[in-house]
Amino acid sequence: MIVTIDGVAASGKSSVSSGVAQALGVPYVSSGLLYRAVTLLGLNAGAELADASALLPLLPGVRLEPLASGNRVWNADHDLTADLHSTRVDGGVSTVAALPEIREWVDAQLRALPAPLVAEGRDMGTNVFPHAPHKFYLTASPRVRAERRAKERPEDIPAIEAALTERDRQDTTQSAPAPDARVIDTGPLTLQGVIDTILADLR
Ligand SMILES: Nc1ncnc2c1ncn2[C@@H]1O[C@H](COP(=O)(O)OP(=O)(O)OP(=O)(O)O)[C@@H](O)[C@H]1O
Ligand SMILES: Nc1ccn([C@@H]2O[C@H](COP(=O)(O)O)[C@@H](O)[C@H]2O)c(=O)n1
Repeated sequence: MIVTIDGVAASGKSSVSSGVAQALGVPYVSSGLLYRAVTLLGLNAGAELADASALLPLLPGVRLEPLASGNRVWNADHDLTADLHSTRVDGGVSTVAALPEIREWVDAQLRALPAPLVAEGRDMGTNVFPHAPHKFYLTASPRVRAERRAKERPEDIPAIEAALTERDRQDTTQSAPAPDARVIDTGPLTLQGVIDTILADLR
């Protein structure tokens, strides 16, 4: 069984997916971490992020470890995970994610994983796992998302909100909900409330 949980930036996809996966006793996979890893490696190499030919040589060492408690991403034996949620990576990742060659590589990594699993991102329900039987799409207003994220980042709420809105805009192409996804506005719900809503639907 595959459960897909897509949604806009900072809508709670990773936290909710981890909670749902732990309740089901299966792993979850964060597709955004793979795009973030390529972005980090590209930035560290001084590569032009819009140039797929500069990024493709960086991919062979990248490996995702999908655990229910939290994913880790490795480049050979170096753990990249702690560096993937920086403002610097946030600022470049949508440019990398717009490259068809990088999307193909990410999709292949995900489809190679054994089911059952929970997959989260933007296009899990539409493109990567279109036949998944259970699909969800998380939303919340930009202000609510920025207020949540402000607890994890040094920037102030208006700056975070502006960056989230810009990332949503750049990600529009791959971010539409699947027609058969249940859309959940997480704004009025607690994190556990969202997890429980999904678990109730699955039962
Ligand atoms: N329903 C909720 N109520 C309160 N806080 C929440 C809720 N959902 C998520 N959060 C908090 O919002 C923050 C962002 O959540 P999370 O990182 O899971 O989002 P995301 O969609 O995976 O983000 P990104 O797209 O940037 O990877 C976290 O601090 C998380 O604990
Ligand atoms: N399926 C996906 C997942 C992610 N992206 C791109 O990666 C960025 C980071 O993802 P987060 O889930 O960590 O926010 C995101 O802004 C997208 O540019 C994607 O295109 N498709």
